[in-house]
Parts: sequence; C-alpha cells; structure tokens
Amino acid sequence: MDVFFSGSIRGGRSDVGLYAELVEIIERHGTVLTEHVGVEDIEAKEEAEGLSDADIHDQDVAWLRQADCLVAEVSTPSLGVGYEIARAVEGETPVLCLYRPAADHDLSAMIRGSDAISVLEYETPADVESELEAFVQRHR
Ligand SMILES: O=c1[nH]c(=O)n([C@H]2C[C@H](O)[C@@H](COP(=O)(O)O)O2)cc1CO
Repeated sequence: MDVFFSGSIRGGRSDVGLYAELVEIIERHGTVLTEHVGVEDIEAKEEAEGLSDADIHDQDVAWLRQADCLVAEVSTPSLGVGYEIARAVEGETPVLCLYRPAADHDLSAMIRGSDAISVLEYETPADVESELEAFVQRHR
C-alpha cells in the first residue's frame, strides 16, 4: 500500500521532526512515497541532485496518482500541501489531515469545511497513532 505524506517544506520547516515521526508510524503499514518530507535538509539534497521545480512538481503529481491515500500534517500552512490535498480530493483519493490546535495558525476553512477530508486534532504523534494506523489500513 502506497501513502503520500504531505508536510510543509517552503511554507516553513519548524515541524520537520514531527513529520519524520509520522512517516515512521505510517511506514509500519506501507510504503511512504514522500518520506523526503521528513528529511531535515531536503531542499539542499534536491538541489544537489539537480531537481528543478518542474521535476519536483511532476514527480509529486505522479506519486499522488499512485497513492492509495494521502496523509497531510497541516499545522504549518503550506501552498504545496494545500495543492496536493486539492489534487487528491479531485482524484477521489482518501485524505486525512493531522492538525495541532496549539499551533500558531487556525486551520483553513477549505480543509475543515470539506466533506471529502477527515481532520484529526492531536498534540503528539502518540495521541494519533491508532487512528492514523486505522485510516491507512482502511485504504490499503
Ligand atoms: O522541494 C520540494 N519537494 C517536495 O516534494 N514538495 C512537495 C511535498 C510537500 O508535501 C509539499 C510542500 O510544499 P511547500 O514547499 O509549498 O511547503 O510539496 C515541495 C518542495 C518545495 O516546494
């Protein structure tokens, strides 16, 4: 089972450690196509590999098409994450968003207000582990 994990990169990297923990939980149940989202210095690595913005976009859209479901950490707002969520919804790929109410930003109405998107509020990965596992298992 393939999971697309979305998390902020250019929107801000303050939650990168959390992304890595969530990726680790999901990887117990399937393949995370985008585990690079949880890698500390990913932009430097992509640059060293010579990846253009078009390469990044096209690869991510291909992974979105391949994914059985999408899990997004949405506490740090990100244009790229919002774009990936919207494309997943359009493609009828199940979407689970994880949001920490203690974060600096209120969750967008375009996420919380969508019937096609499930939102789980949490404080630490341990709080959300069993529901996250159940979501991933349900969409294998
Ligand atoms: O270098 C990148 N690699 C990459 O895979 N992405 C994708 C995956 C992330 O879920 C999302 C982050 O978007 P943003 O950079 O706008 O915060 O976009 C985004 C970037 C940079 O925009």
